[in-house]
Formats: sequence, C-alpha cells, structure tokens
Amino acid sequence: MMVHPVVEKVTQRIIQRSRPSRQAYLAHLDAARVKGVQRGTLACTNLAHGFAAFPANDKLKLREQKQPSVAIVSSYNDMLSAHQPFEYFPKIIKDAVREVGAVAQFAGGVPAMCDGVTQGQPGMELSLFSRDTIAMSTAIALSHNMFDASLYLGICDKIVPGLLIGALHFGHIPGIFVPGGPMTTGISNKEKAAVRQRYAKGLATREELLEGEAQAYHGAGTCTFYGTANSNQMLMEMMGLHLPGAAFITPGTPLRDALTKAASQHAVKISQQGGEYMPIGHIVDEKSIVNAIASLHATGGSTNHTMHLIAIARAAGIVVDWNDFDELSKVVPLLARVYPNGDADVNHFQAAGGPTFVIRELLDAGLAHEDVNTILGRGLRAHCKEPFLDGDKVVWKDLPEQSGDEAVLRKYTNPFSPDGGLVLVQGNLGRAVMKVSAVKKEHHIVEAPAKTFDSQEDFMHAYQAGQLNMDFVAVIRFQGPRANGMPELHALTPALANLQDAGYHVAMVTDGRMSGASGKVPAAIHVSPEILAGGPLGLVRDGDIIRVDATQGTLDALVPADVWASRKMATADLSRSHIGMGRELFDGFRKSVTAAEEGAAHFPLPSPIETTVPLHEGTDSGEIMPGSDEDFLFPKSK
Ligand SMILES: O=C(O)[C@H](O)[C@@H](O)[C@H](O)[C@H](O)COP(=O)(O)O
Ligand code: SF4
Repeated sequence: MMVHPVVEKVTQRIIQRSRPSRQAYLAHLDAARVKGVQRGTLACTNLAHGFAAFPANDKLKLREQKQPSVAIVSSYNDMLSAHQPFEYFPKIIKDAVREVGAVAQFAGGVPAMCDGVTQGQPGMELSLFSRDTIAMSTAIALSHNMFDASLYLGICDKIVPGLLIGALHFGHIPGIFVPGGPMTTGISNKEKAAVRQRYAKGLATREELLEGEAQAYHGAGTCTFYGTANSNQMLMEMMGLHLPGAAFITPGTPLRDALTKAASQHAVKISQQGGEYMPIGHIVDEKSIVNAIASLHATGGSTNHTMHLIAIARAAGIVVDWNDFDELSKVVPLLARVYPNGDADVNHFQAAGGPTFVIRELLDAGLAHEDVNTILGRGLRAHCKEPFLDGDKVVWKDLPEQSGDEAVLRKYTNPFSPDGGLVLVQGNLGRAVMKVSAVKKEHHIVEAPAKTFDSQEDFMHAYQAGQLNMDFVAVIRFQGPRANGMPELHALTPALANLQDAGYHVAMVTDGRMSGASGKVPAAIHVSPEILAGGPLGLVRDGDIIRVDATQGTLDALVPADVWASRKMATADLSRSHIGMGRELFDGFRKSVTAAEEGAAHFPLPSPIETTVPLHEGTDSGEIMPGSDEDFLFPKSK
C-alpha cells in the first residue's frame, strides 16, 4: 500500500539527509559481525572468565561455542514502580532460554531514575543525562562480547531510549525489548490532578494530598498516565521491538510471564545461530523512525520524544529534526485520548484496543510504512495482533475491527482530531515544540506580557505570594541541558492550571522541558538554541509581549526591532545546579551536550570508517564475516 505523500516526502528527506551517516552506521554494523558465536572471538582466558560462575550444563554450552548466548540487560530497581517487577524476570528468561538449548547471561544492569520521585527535586537535574548514562551502561554490559542476542528490560522515560541507544551501538546483535506492564488502575489521573490543584490553592492538607497520590500510585507497574514511559511502549510496539501487544499486560500475571518467556525464546530464534538472524540495527531504519513519530502523534505522546527519538535515530545514523515531526503532525490524526490527553488511563486504552490497534489504523490509513523489519521478520502488519494465553503459551489473535471504547480509541476514519499531538513553533525566540493534544483549542494562542523566572522555585514563590493572578507568559530561563541538565518543570503544572482555571490566559516558554504527563497549559518547550548557547530567550525582559501561537506555529517577542537589537543577554548564577546531588559528576555532560533538536545527546553521528577493518581479530570459529550485501537478507536504505 502506498503511504500518504507527506509521509513519503518526510521519509525520503530523512533518507537523503542521513545517507552518509546511515551508510557509515551499516558499515560499522557489518564490521562487528562474526561467523559463528560472538564469544568465538574471545581468547580462552576471556571466555573462561565469562562462564566461570555458570552451572555445569550452561558452562558446557558456552564452552562448546555452538549455541547462542543471550544477554540480559536490565534496569531493575525498587525506585520505579514500573521496573520493580523486573526483579524476577532473569530467572524466567534463563529457564526459557535453557529450554531451547541456549544460555542466557545477566550481562549488566543499567541505572534508572524515577521522574516521579525526583520531579521538582534537585535529582531531576540528572534525569535527562541519565539517558545517555544508561546507553553507556548498556555498552558496558554488552562489551563483554559474549552475546548473540540481547533482551532489554526497561520501560520508563529515559530508560527505553537509553537502552535502545546503547543497543544500536551493538546493532549487529538482535535485540528484543521486554516490558513489565502497567499498574492496575487506582484513583483516576484527573482526581489526582484535582487534589494537587486544591493543595496548591491551600484547600487540601498535606495528608489529603499524600493520600490522593498514594491511591494513584498504589502498586507495582508503570504509572497509568500516557507520559513518556507509556509513550515508549507505543514506540516499541510500532518499531516492532516488542512481541505484539506486550506493552500493557499487567505485571505478575500468567500472560505477562508467558510473554517474557516467549520473548526469551524468540531472541534465540533471531540470533545468527537461530536461523532467522535479525540484527537490531536493521530494524531501526528511516521508515521505522517515521512510523514511531506517526504513532507518537496519533496517541498524543510525550514531548520528551522530540529529543529521545531524535537521539535514538542518531544512534542508528539517522538524522531527524523538528520539521519532520511538525510535517507529520499535520497529516497524522489523533486516535487516542489517554490522560493527559483525556480522562482514560493506559488500562482503558489497552481494553479499547491498545497500541496494536493504533498500528493497524495507521497502516490502513497509509500513514505508516508496512515494509519494515521487525523482530518477527519483514512487515509491520504481523504486529497488529493481540496476545492471549493458550495453556501456558502465548497465542496471538486478530484485533477486533472496532474500538472497544470510542471515547478512548478511534479508527482513523473518525479521529478525535485531524492532526497530531506535537507541533513546532518558531520565531524570534528560537525553535520550540508544543504538545497541543492536551490543550483546549481556546488556549492554542496566548499573547500576554512576559514574567521571567530563573528557577522553578522563583516561579512558585511568586505564585504563592499571589503575584501571578493575571494574563502572562511565564518565561522560565536557564533550564536548558547546558545550564542545569534540562529538568522537567512539571511541578509548575498545578499552579499554572489553577491560574488557567481562574480565567487567566497563561502559557509557559522555556528552554527546559515538561513531563510527558504535562497537559492542559500551553507550553513552548525545548526552546533552541538554549540561553547558554546564545539563545534569544535570554533577551526577554519582564513586560515584553510574548505571542505563542500553536495554530500558526509561531513563537515571538513582540518587541520593536531596535529595542530588541539593543538588548544584552541575561545572566544567572547557576552554581547551585552544578554542585550537590551528584550534579558535579555531570559537568562534562553539561559541556558536551548537543542541542535539544539534535536529541540533547552525548555521542557523535556515525562517521565513515576508513576501511571496514574488523573491530577484532577473528579466530577459527570467530572468523570475521565480510560486510557485503548478499550476507544480509535486508534491503539497505534506498
Ligand atoms: O515524562 C514523563 O512522563 C514524566 O517524567 C513522568 O515519568 C513523571 O514521573 C511525572 O512527573 C509523573 O507524573 P506526576 O508527577 O503527575 O505524578
Ligand atoms: S512512569 Fe514516571 S513516575 Fe511512574 S515509575 Fe516511570 S518514571 Fe516513575
């Protein structure tokens, strides 16, 4: 099926723009491949260290160097309710892989930060940088070079992007993402937000607030709003990196564990030894990235992916920018209304049809590419299925034709909105992104005087002192990655929402970011260049009229040109963001980070290597496979 002309145009533009770096990436991938098991390239001493602690039968298989070894890279910890279930996954995986004659090895853990625990706290200034720290930790795990396939256990915000960025730097290794599933529904996200707004007005006690939060976040599993974590799940389904429909199955259930077992055994199958070799670097290509952006728009996904997806693409040699997001947003309809884009949560979304329903609708609408590689082979249509238990095995069934709840999920023929959730706004303040799917139409344009703040705390002090009961645009400055690590400013949402509810026209403009769970207040975020990179946001003064217009895609200070030209860049003392809570360890990150529109990344685009010199000397069983087209079953980017 032909895709929509705009989808095709954006795809071809990305392919053209990415050609040098994508070809360099594929050359690196070729050079890393070996004939036989990857551990065949190790010397005996290395290998003995690699299997020393294993039980006899595993050790024998590892020593024989015939059966694949499957890496487990896990973000388990007790801090994220979403990742706590991963505690018992390694045992399920090892038993499942043994059943099919191979071996699974816990290759390494990666750090994972809960943005809910750190929201509004100093720790949030490490949050964005934790993504590439996770990517580096993934590389450290895989650098043992023992592995012929890998399972990535992660769900939340920066963790899936970090794991995937790391995995793509080992693009020759087949990989499958293994989710843990969402928390069961507690009090609704709307009720949770209402308690917060009452507390911000002084109408609820701290005990009432804590009780409300505890009823929202009440158990193991991912928080049930459609923030960055659950946006990640949609993207993994859309990119064919999950088994179909694995995203939103509750942790601790038989189906959840059966899916983990099935993913483990499928990883063996797509290893070179399994006969259906499918390296992850050939799954993530220009078309799968375009598909991911389309699914983000169709579901009102997290604004954080206007950075994370760009960084993921960059890791695979693919260059994406906010024009690509913006042009796709204009043709991809909004098909799901999940909080903050509506009242439903992800459990309702799943019951209505879930992410695989969205995949089918986008394919049927010609708004996604079907001809892509996935962990199941060639073709995305195989992922438009729903998993069920048949005994202790997973079987997949066709999706129902209709949505289970039209208030939550719709077919492309009857969308909530003809266009998607994220738009580019640009003007004399720079380039920024706005999530419009969660903002009422009457707030898509805000023109009001600026009030500048250099920290979240300064804003909250002014709010609590009653100084903000007016129409205004909050310009929160010095929040970019170079300044203080680009924290989420989600903690300002209840105050801004109260002011909006009181009838004031309010908006936020910042070089910082918001949570994927942020919603109703119009916010032009990720303003690039950031102030510390000379961004014009630093020229704004209190009282300047700021116009934020999501319909026209503009972001301007309406200041006479001569006055604007005479302005000096504001300065701020950021030292308190550079010391304490470990922030001093990330000084190098602040200095080396790329712009938000380049993914706020800490790694270069792949560049051509002089010759496809193998990364390591082969041995008899680890003979280096020459990188050549016929070795691959996969068409290169055209
Ligand atoms: O991008 C995201 O989705 C957020 O980082 C999310 O993971 C974060 O935890 C929110 O702050 C939680 O939402 P509440 O703060 O509303 O509980
Ligand atoms: S969704 Fe956010 S708050 Fe919930 S567990 Fe994940 S990181 Fe923490």
